[in-house]
Order: sequence, then C-alpha cells, then structure tokens
Amino acid sequence: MKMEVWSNLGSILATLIFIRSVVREYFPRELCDLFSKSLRRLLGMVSSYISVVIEENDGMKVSEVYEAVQTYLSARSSSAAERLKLKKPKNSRDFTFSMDSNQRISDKFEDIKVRWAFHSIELSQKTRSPWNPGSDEKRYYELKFHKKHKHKIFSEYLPHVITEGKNLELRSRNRKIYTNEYRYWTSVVFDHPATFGTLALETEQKQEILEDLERFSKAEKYYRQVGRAWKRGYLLYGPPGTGKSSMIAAMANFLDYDIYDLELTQVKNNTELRKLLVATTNKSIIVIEDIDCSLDLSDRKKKKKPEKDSEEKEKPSEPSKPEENEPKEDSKVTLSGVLNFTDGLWSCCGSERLFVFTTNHIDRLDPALLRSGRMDKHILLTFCKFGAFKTLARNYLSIEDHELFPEIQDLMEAVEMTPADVAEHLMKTSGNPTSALQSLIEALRDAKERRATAPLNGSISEENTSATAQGEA
Ligand SMILES: Nc1ncnc2c1ncn2[C@@H]1O[C@H](COP(=O)(O)OP(=O)(O)OP(=O)(O)O)[C@@H](O)[C@H]1O
Ligand SMILES: [Mg+2]
Repeated sequence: MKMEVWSNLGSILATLIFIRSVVREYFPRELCDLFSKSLRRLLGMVSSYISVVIEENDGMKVSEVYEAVQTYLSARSSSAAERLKLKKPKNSRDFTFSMDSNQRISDKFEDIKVRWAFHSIELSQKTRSPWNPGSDEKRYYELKFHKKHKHKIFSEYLPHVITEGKNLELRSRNRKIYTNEYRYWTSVVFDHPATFGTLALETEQKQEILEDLERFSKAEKYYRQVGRAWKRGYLLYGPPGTGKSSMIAAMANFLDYDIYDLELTQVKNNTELRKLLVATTNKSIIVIEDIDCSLDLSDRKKKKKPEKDSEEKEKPSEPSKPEENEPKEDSKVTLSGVLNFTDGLWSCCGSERLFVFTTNHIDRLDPALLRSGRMDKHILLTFCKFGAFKTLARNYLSIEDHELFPEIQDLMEAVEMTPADVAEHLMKTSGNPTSALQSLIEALRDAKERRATAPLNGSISEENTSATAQGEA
C-alpha cells in the first residue's frame, strides 16, 4: 500500500516537472515563475530535505557567495568528486579543481551530512539574463540537507563555508599592490621579499610588533564585541633608511594582505578619497607614505587665520580641530578628509584592514593625527643598534659571529647609522665578510671622528651624512 502511494506520488511529481519544462519553453516568464513556486512548495511538503540554491549571477556581477562556495568545494572535490574540471584562475598561483556539471559530493559538518551538487543549464535566447546577455549558461550550486538541521546549516555551516572559501581564495591568489591614478586603483603582483626575518630591529621591538599584528588578525569577535570596526592604525616614524617601507612589505607578507599605496597628491578631493576607500578590499594594508609631505597642513593653517602681525607669525600655530580647518569648497584633500577616511563612519565599510602612515618628521604632524585612539600604535624606527646589526650580518654575510663584532658593538653605541647604510657596507664585498665588516668599521670611525671635531652646539645635518653622533641628529 505504502509502496503504491509513493509510486503514485513519484509519477505525479515527474509529470509536474515535465509540465514545468514545457511551461518554461512556451509560456510567459511570470507564469513559469508562478508554476515553479507552486511546484517547489509541493515538493517541500512531501520531502524531508531542503535545497538551497546558490546562483552564479548576482545582478551584474558574480556573486561573492557563489565564488566562496566554489573555492570551498574545489578544495574538497579533488578527492571526492568523480569528474573534475581543472583550471588556473588569472589571479591564482595554483591550479584549482572544480566540479563538473551534475556532479555531486557530500560534506560533513560536525555530525551533519550534507550534499552539494553543481548544475549548469544552457539558456535559450529568451531566458538569458538582461544583466548578462553574453552568458549562455546558468550555473548554480545546490545544497541539500535534512530539514531538522535547518537552523544549524543556516547559522553555522553556511557561514563556515563562506569564510573558509574566502580564506582559501586569499591564500591561493597572488597578492597585489595597488596604487591610485586619480580616481581608480591599478594593481600589479606584489612580490616583495622583505619579511620580519630579514628586518633589522631589536628583538623585543620585533616581537612586540609581531604579537600585535597576530592579535589583530585573530580579533574579529573582539572588535565586534566592543563595537569597533575591525581595523588598526600604525604610524611608522623615523629617519630615512630605517626600514619604514620595508616594514610595510614585511607586514603584508606576514598577514598575507594586499597593499593599497595611496598617493594623496593624486586625489582631487575628500569625495574621491572616500570612493577610493570604498573600493579597497578586506585583508589589506592602506598606506600613506610621508603623510607630512602629502598633506599641506601648513597651508590649511594659513587659510584659517588670515592676517597676523609679524610677531605672531613667529609663534607656532595653536593645534586646532581639523573640522574647523576644512576649506568651504570640496576642492582638495584635507586632514579631516583623511581622518574620516581612517576613522569616520565610512572607515567601517570593510574589515580587517590596517592603515599605515609613515613620516620622517613626527613633530610636523597635526596633533589631531597623533591623538590617542587615532593611530593605535606609534612605531619608531631608528638607527641601527647591535641587535639589529646582527640580523643584517646574518642576512647579508651569513655569519652569526665574528672577531670584529665587539668593535662594531662599541662603535654603534656611540654613533648613529641607519640600517640602510649599514646594509650598503655589508653588500660591498660579497663573499668576504671580513672586508665588508672592515668597511663598516671605517665608516663608523669616520662618523665618530666627525662628532669629536664638530662644533659643540652644531649638529650634523641628516642630509649631509649617513652616520651621525648619538644625540646630535
Ligand atoms: N630595519 C631594516 N632592516 C633591514 N633592511 C633595512 C632596514 N632599514 C633599511 N633597510 C634597507 O634599506 C633600504 C631602504 O629602507 P626603507 O625604504 O625601508 O627605508 P624607509 O625608512 O622607508 O626610508 P624613507 O623614509 O626614505 O622612505 C631597504 O631596501 C632595506 O634593504
Ligand atoms: Mg620609505
């Protein structure tokens, strides 16, 4: 009896599905949709399984969810599916597998078993999407699971699939460095070799920065819990050649983030700046190098206070709120525009982003940029100390120790030399560490001598010498 009911039901459903395909071919779209809806409702009533469909097209672009599901499943399908498609996406380092049409694979989440299927349907001229008339196929993934797991699938499994898929995508693609040309970002593959291993820093400072970055990258829940956008600001400051740009590259390599190198002088006004921000992706470092040079802070201050007598002009201007200084017309990038970019409501339109500003002159920055909470971490990169020198010696000369090290250590305590200049000496004679170290010692001795002969109140200018006496730079 039971068998009979099922077989009758089966033939009714088969008939309905057949009718639907006929309706699709010959009747208006509205009627097809209505019929499909009713059919789905009927199927839902008799089946204890639920199907979720994830379509490729989401209006005018490929759906992000579809892409994440595709990547997630491609990692699983290489072992589970019977027929696969092999491809190498444009932005990817590796070959990837994807399911072929009508292939199915199963997946397990905790103790729940689900089934995925991939479908590709040829579209007739009539049924092509108006958004994408060039596409002659409709592609979608179908997820099937038991009704009783509905809540867990929607609240935990699907978010897990999407996050995992996006992470896999990020890991397999080539990282990029973007720069802005007027209103748009253009990119090239980012393949900078700097890492925290090659960066010459005192061990404690390096450890602190690494821990900070690691904590940030794992703190999504924490940021949500405390009601803050998941972003962090770093201000790297110090003399030229101390490793600010190298550190940004090392950060990107450590976190596996893209870099957006924002050239503020190319941005017309605050509105363009906001558009550029909105166009950046998550998991990225947004960099403004030499912030003191990119933003004409002094000019803004002059604008605010029209006329002063000569005595007043000598005095340093009072720090003031950036909003007060904004020019009336939206004609250029202002400090408040930059602060809104990093801090304002728009800054939370993405997540997992670092904002890194660099400067050689922290004293020239507007206090509004420096106030606590704005740039979360201020990092001073300075002259090479012995700990940092040992990293350079290891990298450039492949040595851990040398009889000349004690003399170098003494000299470095008395003389300031940037890591860039130390590296120059170490590169001079490849394959002969002793003569490279001797060349460095000579330069350090020269600097020490200059300090001894320099007038007491005179300082050796940064521009004229690469190594200066401690405390006089
Ligand atoms: N701390 C460092 N560790 C390793 N290499 C360094 C370090 N600092 C500088 N260098 C070397 O010196 C070169 C210049 O360094 P970098 O461009 O990072 O300096 P910077 O602080 O950004 O200078 P600027 O202020 O002029 O932009 C790099 O190519 C790098 O090889
Ligand atoms: Mg630099």
